[in-house]
Amino acid sequence: AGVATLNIKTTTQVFNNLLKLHQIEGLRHGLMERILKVQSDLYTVHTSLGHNLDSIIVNVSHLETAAEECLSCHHRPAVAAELEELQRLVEEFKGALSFYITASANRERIDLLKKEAALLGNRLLYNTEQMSFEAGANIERLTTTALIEVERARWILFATLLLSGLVGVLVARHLSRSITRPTAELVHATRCIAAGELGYAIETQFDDEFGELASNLNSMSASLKSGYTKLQQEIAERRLTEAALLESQERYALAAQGANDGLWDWDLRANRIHYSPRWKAMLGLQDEQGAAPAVWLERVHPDDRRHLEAKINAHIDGQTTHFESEFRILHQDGSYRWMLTRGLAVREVTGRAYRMAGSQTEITERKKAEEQLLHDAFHDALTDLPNRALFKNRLQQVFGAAQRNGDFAFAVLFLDLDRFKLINDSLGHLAGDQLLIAVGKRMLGVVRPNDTVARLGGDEFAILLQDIRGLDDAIHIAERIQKELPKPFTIGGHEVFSTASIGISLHSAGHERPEQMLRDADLAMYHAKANGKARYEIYDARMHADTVTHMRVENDLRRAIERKEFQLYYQPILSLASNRITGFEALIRWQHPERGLMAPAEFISIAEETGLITPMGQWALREACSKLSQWQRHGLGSVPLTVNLNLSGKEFTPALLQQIKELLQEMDIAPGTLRLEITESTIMGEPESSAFLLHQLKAMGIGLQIDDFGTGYSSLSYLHQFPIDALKIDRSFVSMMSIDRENLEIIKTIVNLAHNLGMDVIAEGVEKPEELRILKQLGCEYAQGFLISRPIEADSVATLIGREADPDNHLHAGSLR
Ligand SMILES: Nc1nc2c(ncn2[C@@H]2O[C@H](COP(=O)(O)O[C@H]3[C@@H](O)[C@H](n4cnc5c(=O)[nH]c(N)nc54)O[C@@H]3COP(=O)(O)O)[C@@H](O)[C@H]2O)c(=O)[nH]1
Repeated sequence: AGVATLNIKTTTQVFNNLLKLHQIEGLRHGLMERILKVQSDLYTVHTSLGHNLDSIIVNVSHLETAAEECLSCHHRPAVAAELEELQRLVEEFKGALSFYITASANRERIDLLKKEAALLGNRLLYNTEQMSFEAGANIERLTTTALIEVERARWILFATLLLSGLVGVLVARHLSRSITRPTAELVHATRCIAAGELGYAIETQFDDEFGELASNLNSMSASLKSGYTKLQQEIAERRLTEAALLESQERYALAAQGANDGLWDWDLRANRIHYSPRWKAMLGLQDEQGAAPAVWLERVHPDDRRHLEAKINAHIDGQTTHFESEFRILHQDGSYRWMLTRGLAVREVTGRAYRMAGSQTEITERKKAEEQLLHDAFHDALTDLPNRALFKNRLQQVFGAAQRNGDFAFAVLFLDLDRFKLINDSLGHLAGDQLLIAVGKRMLGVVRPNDTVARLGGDEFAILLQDIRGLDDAIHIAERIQKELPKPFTIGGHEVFSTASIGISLHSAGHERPEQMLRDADLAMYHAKANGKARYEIYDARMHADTVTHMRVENDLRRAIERKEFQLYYQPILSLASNRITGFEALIRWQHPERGLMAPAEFISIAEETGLITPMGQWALREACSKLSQWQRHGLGSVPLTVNLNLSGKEFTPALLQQIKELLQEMDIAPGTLRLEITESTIMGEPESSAFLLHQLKAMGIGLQIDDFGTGYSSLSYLHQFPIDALKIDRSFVSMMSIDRENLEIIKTIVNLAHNLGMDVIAEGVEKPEELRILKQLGCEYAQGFLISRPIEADSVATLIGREADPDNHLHAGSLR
């Protein structure tokens, strides 16, 4: 392009020179025309010669100027010299003409001058023509040169164009590769993305900025896709949530409708509450009635209002996550209804609650049921008296009062009805229940209103005497109870009498827990029972010591059974008709490793309480049978000896039948020689099952005797139904017989009764000859007591029987002791 430009510039310069040369040529032609004119004038002597001469001078002057201007066009210095010559010739021609014009009278001179001027003019013309000719040649040469330059420029331009085109193609190709393609791919990618093809990725690798752009676009596309996916998920979730919310709202509305709940919505800023029609209906209010909080709060029961308000305020203040309260509220009909209200506050970002809404459920029935349940939980179902739990609770409260006030005295009375089981079993459970109710009421009539009479279970009652002056007050109440209780109760048309054994425990510094007081009163009651019933005992520390002993005995008893520490002693039974020993009563003893030989009174009741009586009794039965069999095999006695064995109530079970059956099969015992002593209480406790067992035993050939007859509760109407062989008169009657006429009469009655029922009579505890004599007189068949012999070891039985058989050692009362 540069060369072409230079060429064009040169060519242009040539053309410019050519133009100037043409102008000079024009001037030359003008000059030549003037010269020719002057020549003609010269020969024609024309008056205008002078004027033409002036024109020639002007033309030469113009030519000179043009030539000067054209100096640069002529590269030949000769041209300039020619012009100078031409100028000189003009000057010379001008002088010659001047001489010609001014010549006078001399014709020759004028012709000479005329010729000289013509010659000069010709020479001038020639030179001018010559110059013109040279200029024409010059112009031709220059024109040729210019044309060549133009041609060259054309070629240069063509080459330039060709090169430019080639370069353009190459540049275009490069641009296509490095810009257009990636741009197109980018554009395509953006279109795809714009069209929704999120995640579209440019796979082509570019190493330049387009590569980075593509990578960024890919990342952008990927993140758009993941964002879109997430958005879609969120939208889906939101839709689900909205659907769930809608469903939940519908469900809630349905539930509220179904549950018959009222709704409320409290605008806390305006302090107005919208109550649903159901809410108002629940209180018997009309639909158009009020929207003020007072409609609600002022109706709440005075005892519940402060609590409700506190709960509302706590929730509004953000102290609770939700609001819930149960309260009574006034119905239009004047009654109070129990409501459960639940609610939730809506808060500003600052946490300030501006709205609270919730529901109201009527729970009156539930509350009643709860109250009933609560009542049932703390009251005895039969007597409606407080039960053990409530008693303990009240006792606990009183303990608290005593801790706060050192002068506060209180006591616990523990009552157990005497022989209640007998009444219950003989008159039936319904009668027993009525007796318990009646006893409860009677006790309530004895105590003060703030005292608590509770039924602890079975025939056990407890009374909490609060705020008493001391032990005397407690004793006074116990005595009043014992005075009132024996008064007859009319139960099912029968007159029933009841007494109670009472234990008293006065609160003392030693009592740390309420249970201790109850335990002590129970212990005292136990002692009252043991000491004869229908009485009261005041707890003292000794009783506790007895309990400890009791527990030790219990533990030792378990060991005694394993170690076989028991032994049977035998007390003779004398036939008053033959005055001979016909049998023995087997009496258990415990050879305690530390305490020595222990009497049954020290452990039988504990064995009964703990159930250890069963293994112990089984052992005694086997041992007694074994000895009896042995004695009979050895032919001791004039008649087959008999053995009496005591049975406690706990042993008197169907299992006994099986055991006796096996023993009789195992051992060779003469029929009717094994005799069982059962107390009246045991038989009368379960009269029907007792009758069954007694008949079964009788059928096996077992002799049956009622022990301690006269001390228990006998139903004479029942007595003849039992297959009893003999009645054993309790020693309490025998010992008093010779002193007290009344006891003698009792013995007479028992003897007559037994004989009337076809039974024998055995008198226990005969200690005096006088007693033996009277018993013989009364027709008593057998006697037993220290007068005849104390209980002896089994090994001594043979000796005793042997001595009795010795005619020289005649048996008389007391001789065997
Ligand atoms: N279930 C079982 N109970 C038994 C068994 N062994 C005895 N016992 C029961 O213990 C009670 C007391 O027996 P024990 O201490 O042996 O007293 C007996 C005699 O020693 C006593 N007795 C006899 N004669 C007199 C007397 O003249 N004076 C007097 N003060 N006491 C005397 O009486 C008891 C015998 O009485 P009883 O049984 O009513 O015939 C005892 O009563 C049984 O209940 C046993 O193995 N199993």
